[in-house]
Amino acid sequence: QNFQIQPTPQQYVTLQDSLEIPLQVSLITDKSYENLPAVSLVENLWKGQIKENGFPIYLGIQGDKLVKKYKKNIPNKSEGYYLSIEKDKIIVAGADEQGLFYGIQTLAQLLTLPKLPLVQVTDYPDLPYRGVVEGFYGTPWSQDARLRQLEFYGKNKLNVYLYGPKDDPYHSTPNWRKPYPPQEAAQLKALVDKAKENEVIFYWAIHPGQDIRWNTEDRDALMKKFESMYELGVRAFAVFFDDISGEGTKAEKQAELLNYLDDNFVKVKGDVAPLVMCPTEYNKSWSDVKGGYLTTLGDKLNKGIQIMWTGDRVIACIDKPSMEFINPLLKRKAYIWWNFPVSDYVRDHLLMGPVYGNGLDIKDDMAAFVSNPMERAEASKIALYSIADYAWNLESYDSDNSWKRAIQDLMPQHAKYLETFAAHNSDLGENGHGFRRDESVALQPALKALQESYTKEGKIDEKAYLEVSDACQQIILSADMLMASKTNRPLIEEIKPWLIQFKLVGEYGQQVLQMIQEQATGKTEDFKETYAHAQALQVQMGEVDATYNQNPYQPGVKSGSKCLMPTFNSLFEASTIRYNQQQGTQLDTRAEYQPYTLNSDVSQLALLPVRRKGRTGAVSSSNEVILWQSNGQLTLAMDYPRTLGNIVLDLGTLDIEGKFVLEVQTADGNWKTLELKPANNKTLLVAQAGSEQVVQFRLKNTSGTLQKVYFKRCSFNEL
Ligand SMILES: CC(=O)N[C@H]1c2[nH]c(C(=O)Nc3ccccc3)c[n+]2[C@H](CO)[C@@H](O)[C@@H]1O
Repeated sequence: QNFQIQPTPQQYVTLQDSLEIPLQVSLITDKSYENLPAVSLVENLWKGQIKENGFPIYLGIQGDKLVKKYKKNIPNKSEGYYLSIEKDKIIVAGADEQGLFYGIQTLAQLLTLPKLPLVQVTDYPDLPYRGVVEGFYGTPWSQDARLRQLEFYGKNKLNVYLYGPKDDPYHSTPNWRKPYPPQEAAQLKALVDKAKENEVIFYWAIHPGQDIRWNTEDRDALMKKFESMYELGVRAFAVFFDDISGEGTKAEKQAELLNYLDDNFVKVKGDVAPLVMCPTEYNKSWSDVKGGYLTTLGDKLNKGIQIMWTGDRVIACIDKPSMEFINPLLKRKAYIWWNFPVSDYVRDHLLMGPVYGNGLDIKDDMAAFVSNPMERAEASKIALYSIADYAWNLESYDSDNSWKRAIQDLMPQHAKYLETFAAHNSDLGENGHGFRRDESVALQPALKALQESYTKEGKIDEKAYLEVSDACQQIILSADMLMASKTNRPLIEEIKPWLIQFKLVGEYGQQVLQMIQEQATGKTEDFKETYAHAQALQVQMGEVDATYNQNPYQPGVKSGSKCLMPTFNSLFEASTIRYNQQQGTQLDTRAEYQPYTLNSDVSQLALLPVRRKGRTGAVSSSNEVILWQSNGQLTLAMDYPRTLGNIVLDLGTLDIEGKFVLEVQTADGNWKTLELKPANNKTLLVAQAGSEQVVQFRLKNTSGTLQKVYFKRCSFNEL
């Protein structure tokens, strides 16, 4: 059988036989289980078909008379279960109620088969806590997205959801002391209820450290906030001290507060899970062991309190050495906060690739493994599916197999298209954390062979050419089919900008392949049109990048950025260079679409690069004093008329009156002078470009003499 239970069970015996799926079942269980999530789940599986004389399903928990004869089969492990599907009955016996629930989740998966296989599953999780910390910067997940997430966690045997979105003002500074307004409170209560239905522990996290005062007033304010969350049904709490500065970073004070909460709230309530805290030094690269922060927490924090850890760096895979470093300091197993697939520091990329790189030999070293996901909830499910697989059964984890199953689970009817998309949208691009992922893995050899054979020798590696050509066709097909998909619309709506870009990448690849073919075979007339078509696609990709996902950090939409686009751009440039050499032409060989062109007769400015980020353009600053001759000018030309907002200059002085003039040329060809106004008390000057479309703007030295200025900033934005 190639069917695989998710997550991969510890023990799974198939008896090479099956039975027709029973149309009606009778549940034989202890009466007191009526409201258990497990029983509700079974009732949902056979909606309205639960009858006295139905096919018998025995449901029990270790210790029940009902399952006494299976005592030896039930794993003596928290959340463990024994599932036996036999010709005349089904037994689901849990080590506890969570295990019973998971046994039925496994049964639910087997019910998707045409026939029920006769199996015996003995299963339990390696890690006691497995799940998600919604702990990213950016737009918090929506209520609907969270409800779908909680159901997904139930299906995939994840049992933790920590609510801690950085940009929820009631989670963090300034309003952590305030109760949620009624609407938000009601939504949180609905999440707590949904979590219960799916045997997920709903942790509400607070992030008070940036402005907490170490006094009884703030301590009581925090207790009061916890109390208000308790009244909403929350039975698990966390305190995050990450990314803060100042007073709040003191380990002794943090420990004192957490122990107070533990002694006076958790232990007093009696039905609240052990506290979880995220330390300020939450990764090795930031820790100062000699400074004693971590050992203070390890020594002073009550033993039951869990301490989070992101690994050797903020963004890092977790391995044995990482755990051997931190656990002795904390005097407990670290509670892993894995910063993947979070993308709040690479917001123009989607991280849809396989989950790999974490140790398979560390199940006894971690208290928990929770993932910090992307702002795009549905898209995160590819990674979360595999994280569930990994955290349940580390030693059996197979990254690629799990990734493929995740995709199949997310879009069964379009799995091959989603796999094509995910394969080429997995790397982060260059980023401050230096964390990278593989991308376009299967196509890399062909891309490399094609690029090397052509750029070095002007020859075409036919086999590689055909493989890349087929891949481009598959990219275009996949993008179209996914955009038109009738299933999983929430996912499609999340990734649509990247699907639009992905299709353009495929079309651009096709044109570039045609360019190298035409150049290599001397089809000069065709080349010019193909070149123009490739450029047109570069413009479109640039427009998509400047239109969608315009956030203040990493605006835009990158697709195929690690392998596809660098190869296609390299081939574009190489074929254009070869064509120019052949034909004596001077076609622009730049592949990266750049709508802004700098010209200047001031020698120190003439070669400054111009970059575009989203809808903002900027000339790179210069660190030297600029000798700006009289009448010297710097011009920024647009590829076509564009409406500009502000033009911002910093020449190191506000004293430009009678020395420099800023002018814009509008689409009708007329020039007009703009008024430059100081923007702060330093040297920033701002001018409004006006509502008319601009063809170019220029900054000119009209003083009649040489001016010595700095060139710290020249930026502008498109409206
Ligand atoms: C524990 C943790 O990772 N905290 C935050 C966090 N902090 C950082 C930092 O890099 N923080 C930082 C860097 C430099 C200086 C201060 C703080 C990254 N992340 C995550 C990924 O961006 C982010 O999602 C998360 O909320």
